[in-house]
Amino acid sequence: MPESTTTAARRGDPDWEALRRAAVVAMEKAYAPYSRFPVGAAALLDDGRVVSGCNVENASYGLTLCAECTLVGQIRMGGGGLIRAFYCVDGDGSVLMPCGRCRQLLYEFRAPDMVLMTGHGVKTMDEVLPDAFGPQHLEEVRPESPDGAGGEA
Ligand SMILES: O=c1ccn([C@H]2C[C@H](O)[C@@H](CO)O2)c(=O)[nH]1
Ligand SMILES: [Zn+2]
Repeated sequence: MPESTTTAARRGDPDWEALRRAAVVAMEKAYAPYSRFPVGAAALLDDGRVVSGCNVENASYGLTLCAECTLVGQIRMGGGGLIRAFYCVDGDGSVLMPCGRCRQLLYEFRAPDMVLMTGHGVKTMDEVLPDAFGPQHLEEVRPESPDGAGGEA
């Protein structure tokens, strides 16, 4: 058993059904008139809170925000935090994999034992985004850690 799974088990398995329901509620708020492909995402944070997001499209199609983008905004607006568990659904309520860009967005805010529900069961962040680029690859030391709310004037 990989170390990340061991840690997750010690902290108690996430309530996947509650996360799925939160993702469905978020999906129902999607603004997807162009693709007609609503998406909802929900995340359990390390402090036990659940945050969610939906996709928000734009007449300039390429400006579309994926559900994960608005979810990350919610994490920050709620005071920060790290993701322990993640669940994303499409309009049918079926589990959906985050796109590549969103895997990178989520990686920034991962708890060390973060897991994601996928069509092939529960996976670790490293399994869905191996050899990820992250703050560790930047030369400069980052001014704040991603689990805080920031607070600079
Ligand atoms: O990870 C993903 C992948 C796609 N979408 C949205 C973007 C677009 O609005 C619609 C179709 O691509 O699905 C997300 O919200 N998250
Ligand atoms: Zn995406």
